Amino acid sequence: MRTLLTVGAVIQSSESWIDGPAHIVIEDDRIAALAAGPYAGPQSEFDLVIRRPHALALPGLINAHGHAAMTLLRGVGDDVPLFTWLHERIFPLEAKLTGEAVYWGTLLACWEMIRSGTTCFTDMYMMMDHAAQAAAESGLRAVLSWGMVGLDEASAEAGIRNTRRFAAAWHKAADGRITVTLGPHAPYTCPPAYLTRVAELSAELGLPIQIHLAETRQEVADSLARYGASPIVHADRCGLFAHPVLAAHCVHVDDDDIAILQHRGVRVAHNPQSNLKLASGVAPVARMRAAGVTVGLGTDGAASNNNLDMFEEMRLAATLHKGVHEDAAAIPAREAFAMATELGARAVFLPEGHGTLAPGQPADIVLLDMTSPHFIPPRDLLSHVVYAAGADDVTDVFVAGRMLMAKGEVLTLDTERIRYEVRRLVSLFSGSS
Ligand SMILES: CSC[C@H]1O[C@@H](n2cnc3c(O)ncnc32)[C@H](O)[C@@H]1O
Ligand SMILES: [Zn+2]
Repeated sequence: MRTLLTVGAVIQSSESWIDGPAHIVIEDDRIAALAAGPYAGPQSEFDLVIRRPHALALPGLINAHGHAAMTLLRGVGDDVPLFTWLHERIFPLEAKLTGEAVYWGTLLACWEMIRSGTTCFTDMYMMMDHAAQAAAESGLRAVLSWGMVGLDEASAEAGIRNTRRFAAAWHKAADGRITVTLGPHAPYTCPPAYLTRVAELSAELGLPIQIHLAETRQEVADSLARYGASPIVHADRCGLFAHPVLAAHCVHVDDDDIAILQHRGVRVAHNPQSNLKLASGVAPVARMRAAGVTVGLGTDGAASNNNLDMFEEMRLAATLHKGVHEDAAAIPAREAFAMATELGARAVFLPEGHGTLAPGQPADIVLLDMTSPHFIPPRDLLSHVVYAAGADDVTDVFVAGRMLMAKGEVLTLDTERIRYEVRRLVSLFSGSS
């Protein structure tokens, strides 16, 4: 299928853009051509011609860390720290979740992410066949892990068994939009020998790993007391970093930890809003980036944010570290934009070039309406995207060349059915709606 998309401007990557009218030729799932000015040839050769003269095209945003079906738990456990939140508020409700709930909760997350310009997300949760089915139906790109907890024999074996089966069923499914990674939850729920088994499984299946690491001071203190090592050093000693790893958070890491992350090629997902809301702290992203660590951006789940808005994460990434370091040059707009696009793509193990708009790259494209007052004057469009724009500016979304949203209407989901089913399910397992 050949689509011609004409727009008012394009941000191709954090380093290249077209400040005026341009055209994008999409052939099936890829960008075939992208250039300034109108398309010179006959428009009759296209199956679909989409004209958005006041739109800014940019690469789809990549949510590098989350738990999609936690949309069902939005508002649960506000204003308490991580361990209280997890053990007293979240885990008891998660024990009541069903596959059906994970399906509809994930669809709700997909709706929210499409609406706000996310084209690829990661997920680490339970009953993941239902999450994968929802992701496939939504049309989004997804990097999915079956969450693994190894605190007892039954749970540990189930995590290995479920991961094997899930990888066989879903890796490269949905025309390759879905990929699978291993999902050991965290060092405090996965004993050392289990983390080593996960590392061995990663080697056997040829699949990367995503894990929560060094999120709180308490986690680090406990790791030092129990293993005589920081969570980063401990994960390395267990063999995890001999394989591709995406580490979520890395809030409390020292320079030795950062050197290990860089040397081992560990990717990091920075979740500024979740880290602030759970009072975990602020990750030393400027130091990690200066050391050459690949850092993407994530929202974490909707119960520790409480939305899935990557524009907010970009704005936080570009301002929070300036304030913490009292350095206006810390995490400049281009860096924050790269973290939400091309660096995010690298962080979640997508092929080189994903997260940019260029011929040959996947047609994962988001359009923003530039008629809003906060786009005026059109001085520096990337600056406006990071410091002024928001999810409400998103009008159209393409993933792999397919329109998922057109002029604000989501095309792949029955949003009213999602609204109804989520209300029904939430009333069942939490007695509220
Ligand atoms: C084993 S499935 C994933 C598991 O992770 C929990 N979770 C959600 N957010 C966080 C976070 O920020 N740190 C640690 N664990 C988190 C989620 O509730 C699931 O139980
Ligand atoms: Zn998380």
